[in-house]
Amino acid sequence: MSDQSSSKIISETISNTSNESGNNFGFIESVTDINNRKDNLIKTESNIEEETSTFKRNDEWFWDTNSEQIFAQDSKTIIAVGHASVKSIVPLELLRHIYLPQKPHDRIFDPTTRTISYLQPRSYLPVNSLIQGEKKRILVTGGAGFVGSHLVDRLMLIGHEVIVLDNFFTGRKNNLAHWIGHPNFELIRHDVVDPFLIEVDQIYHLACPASPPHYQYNPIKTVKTSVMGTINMLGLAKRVKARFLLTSTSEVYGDPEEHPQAETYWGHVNPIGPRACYDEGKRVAETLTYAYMHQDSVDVRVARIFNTFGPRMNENDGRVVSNFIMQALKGEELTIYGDGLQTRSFQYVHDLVDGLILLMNKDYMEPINLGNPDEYTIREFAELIRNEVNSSSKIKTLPAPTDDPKKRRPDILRAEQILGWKPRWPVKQGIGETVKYFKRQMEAGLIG
Ligand SMILES: O=c1ccn([C@@H]2O[C@H](COP(=O)(O)OP(=O)(O)O[C@H]3OC[C@@H](O)[C@H](O)[C@H]3O)[C@@H](O)[C@H]2O)c(=O)[nH]1
Repeated sequence: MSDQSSSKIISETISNTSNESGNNFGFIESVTDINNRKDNLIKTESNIEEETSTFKRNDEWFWDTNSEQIFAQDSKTIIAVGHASVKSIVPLELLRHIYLPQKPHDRIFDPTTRTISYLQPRSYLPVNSLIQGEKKRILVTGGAGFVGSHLVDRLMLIGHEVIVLDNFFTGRKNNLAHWIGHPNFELIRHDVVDPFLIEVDQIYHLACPASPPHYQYNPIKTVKTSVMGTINMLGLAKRVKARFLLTSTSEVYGDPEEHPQAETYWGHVNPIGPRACYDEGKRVAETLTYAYMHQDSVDVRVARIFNTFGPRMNENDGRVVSNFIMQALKGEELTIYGDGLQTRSFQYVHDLVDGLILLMNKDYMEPINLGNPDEYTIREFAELIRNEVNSSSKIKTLPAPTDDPKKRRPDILRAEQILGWKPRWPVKQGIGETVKYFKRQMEAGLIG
């Protein structure tokens, strides 16, 4: 996303208050500005029911009541994420300040010695002050991972108390460094395969490696994580009467014979193939979730997540988005597996987080697909990435992985009808933001 006038004020405030040594003195002033802006956005949204016109407009932004979207003046640039019904609206600049800083807030990288000096955090982003009853204790398993850390950011900003469990196999402490020490936040190194007891109101159960090379690296461990991890978390939910949300996957549909895939489709999975540890693991996780619901009245939610991308993806993750972006940035060949005619539909991470929070707070127990139906062949997708990175990288063809699904696109009617959710981020805009993220990570010496 290009720098827009609407967000410039905030960006400038932020960059002006960071001094040369990279520490964050004066940061409080800038975030107060951001918070005021957030209040304005939320206030405007609650007033909007009384408005007869479709758009609420001021000098910097306007609110489109039809799409429930807040845009910049150009009517296209997204400047806020979230939904009023669950109080999750946050100005995009606030989130970008965390994952896309001009300079990292908490460290100085010295390119000569290639050392990093970590700074003592002095202040945190402002979180809402929720009244008793509104403020929940929320457990996020896998909260240090790519999706988990974005979810944690949003839950923290909403004002909840958040406890993260992560074994750091694919998760990273750095993804959450900006919350460590905050009174509402706790980070615990723990593997969900082992039982864990805590008093909480809600559990978002994300813990599991999600990229094919990672989950196939140790397939027995992947099955253990899905099965024993889910039993442990459902057992906890039962014991403390917490609401439990399972992050399942589009991989439960396998190599689908139905297209697009609706939640009613039972799937087409090879139970003994290399992907089975993840696909069947998640299918059993769903089975367990509904067994605990029927047998023990656990209050459950199931999200089936389709291909998702965004900042904080692991650069070596092995999935197509991070592979292509990193290859294009380094001028290396883009690796297409197979003929490249297989399709995927890619959603930007902020949309997914919106969907997860809406689902957790809705009274609906059947599985719900969360994905962007915008479908690309992998070859088309390689082209899109090359254009976005402005790269002249060539394409290299490698053998197709066993059981690689030939097509995938979510049917999201249920999410639209039940949650009032649909993706807001065009794929190109999300890719632009992700490319920026990887570039900044490279410049900061954090990835090579
Ligand atoms: O470098 C690459 C990487 C991947 N690919 C292809 O791109 C497509 C997408 O591959 P990815 O590894 O990104 O993701 P997959 O769709 O195979 O699996 C994903 O599905 C949904 C999620 O639950 C998980 O994140 C993940 O398992 C596949 O067809 C793959 O073969 C390439 O052509 N080149």
